[in-house]
Amino acid sequence: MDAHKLLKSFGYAFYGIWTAFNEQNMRIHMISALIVIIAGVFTGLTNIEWMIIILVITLVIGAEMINTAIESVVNLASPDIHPLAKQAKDVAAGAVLVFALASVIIGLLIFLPKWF
Ligand SMILES: Nc1ncnc2c1ncn2[C@@H]1O[C@H](COP(=O)(O)OP(=O)(O)OP(=O)(O)O)[C@@H](O)[C@H]1O
Repeated sequence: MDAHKLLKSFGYAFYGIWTAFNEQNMRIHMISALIVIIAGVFTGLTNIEWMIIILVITLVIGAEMINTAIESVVNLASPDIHPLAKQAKDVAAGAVLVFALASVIIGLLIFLPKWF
């Protein structure tokens, strides 16, 4: 295995994370995640509950990153208005929404019984 190549690949991946985190939507996900983590610390969660919260947060962030990548490719391939470009962007954004809605439901299922 070429260690130098492997290191470079990690570098590109970390740069990808940095690039995605500069997107406005990603900032909203990060702030939401921070609020949930702080609420979790104060509420007191079990290990399993923390694992679910971490999984859900990373799924939403990962989905948002794939959405950003799709947006970039669509902008490159179709700078002009095209129904397929619209479909690709809307479906990718919809996928993030599906993950985000599921994460809200999971969060409520974990937190509400502890609060009330
Ligand atoms: N090339 C295109 N052809 C047709 N519709 C498009 C195209 N680009 C964008 N759209 C429509 O506009 C919506 C918003 O697009 P996009 O996410 O690129 O804009 P934005 O939110 O202003 O971008 P950004 O997230 O980079 O600020 C898309 O979901 C899609 O419905």
